[in-house]
Amino acid sequence: MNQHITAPAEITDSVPIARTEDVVRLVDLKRRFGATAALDGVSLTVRKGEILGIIGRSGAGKSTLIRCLNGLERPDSGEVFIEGREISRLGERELQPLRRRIGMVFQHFNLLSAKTVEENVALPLKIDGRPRPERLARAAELLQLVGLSEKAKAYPASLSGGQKQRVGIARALAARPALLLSDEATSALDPETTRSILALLKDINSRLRLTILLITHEMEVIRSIADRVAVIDAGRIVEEGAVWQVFANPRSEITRSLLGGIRPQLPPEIASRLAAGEGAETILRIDVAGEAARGPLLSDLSASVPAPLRLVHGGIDHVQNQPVGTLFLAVPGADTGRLAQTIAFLKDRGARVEVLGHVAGPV
Ligand SMILES: Nc1ncnc2c1ncn2[C@@H]1O[C@H](COP(=O)(O)OP(=O)(O)OP(=O)(O)O)[C@@H](O)[C@H]1O
Repeated sequence: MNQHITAPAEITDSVPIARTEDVVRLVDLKRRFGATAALDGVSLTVRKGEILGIIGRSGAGKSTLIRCLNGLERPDSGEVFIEGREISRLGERELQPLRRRIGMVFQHFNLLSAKTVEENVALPLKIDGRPRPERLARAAELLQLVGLSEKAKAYPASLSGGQKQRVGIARALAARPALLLSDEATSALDPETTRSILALLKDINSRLRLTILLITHEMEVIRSIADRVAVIDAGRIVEEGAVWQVFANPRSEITRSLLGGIRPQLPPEIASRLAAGEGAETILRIDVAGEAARGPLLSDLSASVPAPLRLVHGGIDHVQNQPVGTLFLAVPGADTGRLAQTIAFLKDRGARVEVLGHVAGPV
């Protein structure tokens, strides 16, 4: 007997399909406050087990996005899926259990000063009505995870900023959330403490395969631990991709400006001497990443273009174990043929090349 097989309904991008590997899925989220579009059509997914960083300047829409995620704000339109469930139109009662699926870590820790460290960590479980022995056992387990077992009976006032944030992270994990939402968690900490908190988040991510959404205005935070980054500006996602690729090739002006401090720049003493037209040397900016940065680029270049090319600044860095670098090269003379040859060679090797200008004498 012939079996009749019905073709599945066509799946298109406009139909939000909640896949189980997506912990969060935002579809065309819009929220206005008067004339301001705080969110202007944001679509985004946070996949299970990844660390996604959302970066934007003040007023870009980050807080509104978080508030839509945990149901504190209703979008004007669009959908918010948490573990496949659309939450943007749910009432308070239905939202409560879903909010517990998101553990929050805050910039200013938000610990209760009258409660001990272990009581703070166990608080989400107390709210959940879990019995005291279970709460204490879970708090002990989490304090060990964040390296603060000996502080269980201490009060927050006796802790350093970094220790307070460790307690904040332990508390956020108490109810075994599907997502850890870190809202500027390191913005109030000094650089060394920031590094140790970021290392802790990365460790928790790999050990527990915990999904993390990092909200920040600092690229250094993204660079340290995120897998993917989404750049938000004026309520829109203007750029999104693997962190090393966005670092290597930022496409939007806002991303370039957010990267400003950590992208290599031409030293001011050379930059101040740059002029248009012709000069003794032409200064090139060369951006290379991935495969292009692995080979013997400079020695191949000098073998191919016979000219005393000089490296004046720059180097190769590593982001997500990928080489990402910027080199500033001086090409001598007004011989445009040699310059064109150099640029063509580098582009052919997958580098991005920009002529920054000329200098009258050697730099
Ligand atoms: N309740 C509100 N009423 C009026 N305007 C608001 C409200 N909430 C946010 N906005 C506006 O929406 C835009 C986005 O604000 P939002 O707080 O989401 O940005 P942000 O990226 O979190 O900024 P910050 O990093 O400074 O907290 C801003 O222009 C802000 O002034």
